[in-house]
Amino acid sequence: MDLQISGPRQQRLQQDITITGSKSESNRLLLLRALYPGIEIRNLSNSDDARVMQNGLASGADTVDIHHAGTAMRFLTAYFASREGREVTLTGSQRMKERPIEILVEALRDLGAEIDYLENPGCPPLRIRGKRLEKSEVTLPAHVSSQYISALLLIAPSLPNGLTLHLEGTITSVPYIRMTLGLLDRLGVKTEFRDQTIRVEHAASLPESICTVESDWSSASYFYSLVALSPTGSQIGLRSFRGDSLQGDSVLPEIFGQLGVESHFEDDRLEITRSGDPDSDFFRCDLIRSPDLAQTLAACCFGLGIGCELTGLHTLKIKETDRLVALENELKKLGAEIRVTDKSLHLEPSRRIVAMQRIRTYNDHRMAMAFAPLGLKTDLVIEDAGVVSKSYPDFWEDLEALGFSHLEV
Ligand SMILES: O=C(O)C1=C[C@@H](OP(=O)(O)O)[C@@H](O)[C@H](O)C1
Ligand SMILES: C=C(OP(=O)(O)O)C(=O)O
Repeated sequence: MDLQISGPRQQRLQQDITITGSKSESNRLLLLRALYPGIEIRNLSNSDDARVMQNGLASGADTVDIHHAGTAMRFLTAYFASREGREVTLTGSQRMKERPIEILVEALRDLGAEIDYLENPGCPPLRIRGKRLEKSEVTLPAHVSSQYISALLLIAPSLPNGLTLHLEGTITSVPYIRMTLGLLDRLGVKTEFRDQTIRVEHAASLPESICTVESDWSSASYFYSLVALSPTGSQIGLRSFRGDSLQGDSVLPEIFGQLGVESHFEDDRLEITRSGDPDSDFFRCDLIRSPDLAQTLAACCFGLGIGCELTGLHTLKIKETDRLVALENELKKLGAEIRVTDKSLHLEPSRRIVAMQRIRTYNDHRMAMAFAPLGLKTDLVIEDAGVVSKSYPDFWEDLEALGFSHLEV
């Protein structure tokens, strides 16, 4: 489904939107609930990624297919590897078969797991024979993906001796590790993260609890971009968010404060308002802690006509697509002067936008959602627009509520 989208022009936005639960929190809690059934989850994400995670955990089948879901792939690898007596083939989309998983597989093997590669070494699909993992200490590189670390931390309390992780190198996407530990803490598991070492104690059982998933801050980023690109005074209310978020992308108020958007909390309602222009015509940001915001920010800066230098982007090459190349290709179509390296992106300030371009999305939900706000500036076609369901199935309906039209073409 390709959509021609057109946003309201010269018109203030005024709308309340309820965003689905965070897919990152949801997939962690789903795994923890499989290990400790007394956990009740509220505001679970309605995303494809949470659905495949739920199905994967519930399935007794020989093969589990997690499609495009990186967290499901990594978390279920650790889960199945530690389920004694269970044998399963874990597979995914064509792209998933190119996304590396060797660091996690090696760490699990060091702990005693039995895992084989079925196609290309270092990548899914995997054949996993579940074992009781009695070792409790392992060292792994931490610069490639935090998901390997979260996967190990999530099964850690269920291991007979708990787990100590020694992390090597610069730790990437740290807030996601803190989210994992934060959820474990909330459920009553003892954890400690000091320097490059994380310790999680064994928990034979956990008290019954109700966990409410906060809505997804990465999804909120598209509304920040929309407000930044609309006339002064535009305002969107977003639910259900909290000031003490576990999500690293809750840094949005700080980041978009520099781009003319003010944020204000009223209980669980986050109100964002375009209060003025960006602080400067060149925006700099290191996104090593928030890699999922890169596409939103690059497209938003382009729409604002300001330049930007985004750094800390080395993980973007192994996500749903090579996001650096995808951004370069698609922003260039719109007239941007942009350069990328394998870990950074540089955009020159420019007020020119080439109209009616077809934006490819590369099986990447964030390409579709990051470019959509540019519909406030020009008509454009978003190809394969259904990709948004990976994290935010209601995205196009929510955009319609803001006055956007989208026509299937
Ligand atoms: O743990 C998580 O829920 C995630 C961690 C991040 O991945 P990396 O650690 O691979 O950067 C992030 O990009 C992804 O969307 C979700
Ligand atoms: C990178 C992402 O997801 P995952 O790695 O879980 O597929 C994302 O949602 O931006």
